[in-house]
Amino acid sequence: MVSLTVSKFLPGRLGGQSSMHDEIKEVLISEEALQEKIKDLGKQLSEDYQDRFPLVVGVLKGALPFMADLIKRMDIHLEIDLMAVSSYGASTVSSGEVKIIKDLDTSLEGRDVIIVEDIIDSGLTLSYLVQLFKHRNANSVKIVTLLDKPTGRKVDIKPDLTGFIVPDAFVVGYGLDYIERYRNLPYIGVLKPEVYEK
Ligand SMILES: O=P(O)(O)OC[C@H]1O[C@H](OP(=O)(O)OP(=O)(O)O)[C@H](O)[C@@H]1O
Ligand SMILES: Nc1nc2[nH]cnc2c(=O)[nH]1
Repeated sequence: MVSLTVSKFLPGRLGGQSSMHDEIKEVLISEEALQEKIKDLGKQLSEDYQDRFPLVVGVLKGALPFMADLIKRMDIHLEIDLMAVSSYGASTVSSGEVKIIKDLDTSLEGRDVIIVEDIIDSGLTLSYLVQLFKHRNANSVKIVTLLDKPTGRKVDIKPDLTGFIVPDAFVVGYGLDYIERYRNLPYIGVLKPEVYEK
């Protein structure tokens, strides 16, 4: 487990002349590999949901870049909505408690819902959302996740479509943050250990 001293990680502390990219130890999935995979996922979803007008629900904030790229690769009529939940706060370990920060605007009654996530780790966020959406009478609820970290699983939940399996490490980039930073990296990587010590 990584221990955090959030108070020392103040805005601008890592700013100045240093680049965000210098704080990355290793790139796990390149920008090109991400985009290639998203093209395939979009094609698959277009086939699976042809003539069904799905509601594509992005889970903020992490899923934002993935969702934006994925829907452009879906060649079907669809509707989008966004939900913001949080179970990590400023930690790298899930609190186990899922908080709704922003709810959907759309009724789920009879809808075919596609939940778009950046990562499934413990599975707590998605298992909460799937139950909630079924309770709201969705006709079907499917999960597409860019990343799956099966070693982190605390509840039994499997995505319907997965981009990449990632190892048991805290990953950042392409939506995934560490204390709200690094979401704008165009690739997925792991941070240098000294970043956690700042
Ligand atoms: O499978 P789990 O262990 O529940 O983890 C997955 C969730 O954790 C992250 O969200 P976070 O709560 O950090 O919010 P964020 O998307 O705003 O960063 C990520 O975006 C997923 O939603
Ligand atoms: N940034 C980030 N958020 C997560 N939420 C659950 N697992 C992870 C992870 O590996 N990285």
